[in-house]
Amino acid sequence: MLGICTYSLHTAPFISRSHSSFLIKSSFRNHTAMANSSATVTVRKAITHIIFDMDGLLLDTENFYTQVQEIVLARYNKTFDWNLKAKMMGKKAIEAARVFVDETGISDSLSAEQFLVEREDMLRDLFPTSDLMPGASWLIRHLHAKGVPFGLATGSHRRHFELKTQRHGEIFSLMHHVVLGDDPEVKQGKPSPDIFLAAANRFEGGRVDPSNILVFEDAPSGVLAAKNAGMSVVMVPDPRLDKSFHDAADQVLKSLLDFNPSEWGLPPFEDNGS
Ligand SMILES: O=P(O)(O)OC[C@H](O)CO
Ligand SMILES: [Mg+2]
Repeated sequence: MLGICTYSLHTAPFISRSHSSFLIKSSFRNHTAMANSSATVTVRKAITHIIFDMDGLLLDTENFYTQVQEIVLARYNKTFDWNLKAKMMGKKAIEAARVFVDETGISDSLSAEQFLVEREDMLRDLFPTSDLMPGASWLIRHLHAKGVPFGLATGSHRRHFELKTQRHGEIFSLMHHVVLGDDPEVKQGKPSPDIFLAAANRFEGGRVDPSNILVFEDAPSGVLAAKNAGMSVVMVPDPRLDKSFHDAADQVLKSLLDFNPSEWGLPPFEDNGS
């Protein structure tokens, strides 16, 4: 792992996998010469590749799950809370469904499989209305313009992925690859590292060392999955999530709009916002 150092924003290069250590040191030397004319930034880690989560991170879809789960629980005179939400989010559908019926004590009346069937009609109507989260388009377009490779790793299965992204085809088409929750290589959902390791293996040129990958996540299970895969994680949590879940992340941001690529050795945003 590279140590933290400071370098000039104006000399920040896009760091290639094989030369990351050298370029960081080189930039550090340049910083001394340019200290008077340039802002400085602390480099946390030399990142070459990005993996994005989807629900609650790029797409504002977590509220749909919450709405539907509240409706189902109301039938049993129970309420849905963020303690339960934290245990479900990011997981594969069937895994989250088992948590839902077990934790709420309704499993004798409603199986996990029945719950998935019950909520499906509601979700099918809601998902096509999904909006992008603030900063999602901006960050993806920036990384694409600068040639930084990035992919997607979502617990969503294929059918839901298609519904959620149908209004955002252009943005999602910029992903180098997409790994879904029903992918054969994803034996277990987050917090298992399966999905992030599968995503790391599918970049152009083959497997990318997890230590060079930065994951963006909103869910506690997703942050743990990325750490279990040996990757760095920026967490962009819902403000209602208990702050104790922030501890596992390398960086916590209120919004993708607050991300500073230079802190991770990535090409900086330019003055025009690109
Ligand atoms: O957060 P994601 O993209 O892994 O999606 C997981 C579930 O579909 C929703 O929590
Ligand atoms: Mg998520």
